[in-house]
Amino acid sequence: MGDVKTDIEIARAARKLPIQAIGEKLGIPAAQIMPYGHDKAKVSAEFIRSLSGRPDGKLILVTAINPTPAGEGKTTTTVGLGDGLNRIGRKTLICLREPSLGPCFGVKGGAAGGGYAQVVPMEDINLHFTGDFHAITSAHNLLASLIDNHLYWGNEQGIDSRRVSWRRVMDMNDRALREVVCSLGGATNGYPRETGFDITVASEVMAILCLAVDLEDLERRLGDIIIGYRRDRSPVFARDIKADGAMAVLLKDAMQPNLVQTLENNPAFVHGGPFANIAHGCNSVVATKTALKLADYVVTEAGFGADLGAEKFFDIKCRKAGLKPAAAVIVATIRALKMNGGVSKEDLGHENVDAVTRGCSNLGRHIANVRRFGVPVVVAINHFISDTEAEIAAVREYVSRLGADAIVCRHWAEGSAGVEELARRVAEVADSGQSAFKPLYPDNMPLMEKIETVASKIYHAAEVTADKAARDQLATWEEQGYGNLPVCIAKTQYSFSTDPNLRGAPEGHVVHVREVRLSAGAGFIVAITGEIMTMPGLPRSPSSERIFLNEQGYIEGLF
Ligand SMILES: Nc1ncnc2c1ncn2[C@@H]1O[C@H](COP(=O)(O)OP(=O)(O)O)[C@@H](O)[C@H]1O
Ligand SMILES: O=COP(=O)(O)O
Ligand SMILES: [Mg+2]
Repeated sequence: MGDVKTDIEIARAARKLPIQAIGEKLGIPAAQIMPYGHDKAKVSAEFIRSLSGRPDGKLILVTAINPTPAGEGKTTTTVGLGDGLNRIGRKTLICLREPSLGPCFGVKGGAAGGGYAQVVPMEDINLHFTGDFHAITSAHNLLASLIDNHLYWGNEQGIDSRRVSWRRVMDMNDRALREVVCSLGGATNGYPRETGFDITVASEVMAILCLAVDLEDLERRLGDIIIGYRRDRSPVFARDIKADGAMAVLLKDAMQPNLVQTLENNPAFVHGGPFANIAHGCNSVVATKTALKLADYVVTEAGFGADLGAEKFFDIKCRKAGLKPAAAVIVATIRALKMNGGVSKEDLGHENVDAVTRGCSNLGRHIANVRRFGVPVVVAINHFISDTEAEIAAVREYVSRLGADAIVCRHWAEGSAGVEELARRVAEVADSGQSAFKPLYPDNMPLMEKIETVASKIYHAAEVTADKAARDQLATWEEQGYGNLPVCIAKTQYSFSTDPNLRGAPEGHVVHVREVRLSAGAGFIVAITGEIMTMPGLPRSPSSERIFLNEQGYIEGLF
């Protein structure tokens, strides 16, 4: 492996074009982008508004099977497929999410792709980028500080200090902050109460930024945030304590999509970054809808496996934004298929055709699930050096029996030259008009039935259980007019069930909803299941231990 360059070495050797030249490829005048240095820029809201009358290109989703902890290459394949489509003459723009510092310094690493399928400058993108996540963190925590300040100065709104639902956030993994007591230290510090921190990518402000269509919609949604409840259980909104205006000011620039480029100088929007287990896991509506006006094909990704990111892309993002995907690519890797076939993480490097075949049950269910939304599927076998021909043949044979194509892709090792076949097939499917997209459930279905529909039809659960308090809370929200909202199920990314060790395609399991949260600003109900955390912890040996500045002052260890 010594001669295999690291992601950061490849990214640092990139021959980048000035960001203005990348904008010109999309027809964006230099005066309509705001550069952040030479290789990053934001696109102006004025230019975006000027696009409204144009026709849309075709939207392609990249999703995946249930992953290993390292991830199976959705972001990498989104970049590779975008480069591949541009290589065969299809004007394509990719839309990615911004990486969170949590996984970057924790376990997973960055989210700018990998190998020869990356967006650059990867260090900037994986670290502070254009400051959007810091802006989201500040806006979220401004609201938190205004709540405690409101309590301190007499609590005119009558907030029940035991029922403040709004927590604080930080864009880092820190289990020590999950549950805290604030305002200790005496009367001058306010009224002590229990609260805690979530990771910024789980913030409702992040979801709002990703679902708002413009600044006016952003501010309205911010005002709709429920910060807590009064003793009579009536909700208190962010606008009740006059927080929405200042929050919108903090988010004004973050609302504009970020423009960067791939290693092959193709344009990419990178904007917004919710996780797909604890949030809806899709990049922003503004970036996606703008991209559809600027390119013939738009390739975007949704987090984790299709049971999470794709379901939420379809049932939340596409439903709310009126998007109609033309095709979906399901990324499968031999290593993740083996893991779903029962092989432990330590043994994934050895050939095991039987385990691959067993693990194909996971892929088969994801294919059936995506088709349930009326979207045609192409399988991308994201090739790893350790894969064997026998293992690949087993996957292709399994998928062909389902009437789909499984195409071996080598974009990580070869860039666009390694993904032409996938690009041709995906373009053909997207152009075919086969897609007949429809969400999984109607708006007017009762909330608990929406949760049961996702759990039964996507996860193949036999039953959904929920405490009486959660059921009563859902009923109350329906009485208050929130019954038409979609649901966002927070679940482990490793299994169709809520047990991360139950791999493959489990049937008949029970999904227990332990808590429900109303994201009134984002416009969805979060149903938290199993032991999923909204503030992840760090592993015994975090990636941060291997990230440092070398003697030349360059960053080492980011991947
Ligand atoms: N074909 C491949 N061979 C080797 N490493 C890969 C390959 N595809 C992706 N990776 C690496 O795996 C990790 C996860 O890839 P990523 O695209 O971020 O996955 P996802 O978006 O599904 O989480 C990254 O470090 C990436 O560089
Ligand atoms: O929300 C998770 O995203 P990835 O699957 O890209 O890590
Ligand atoms: Mg990713």
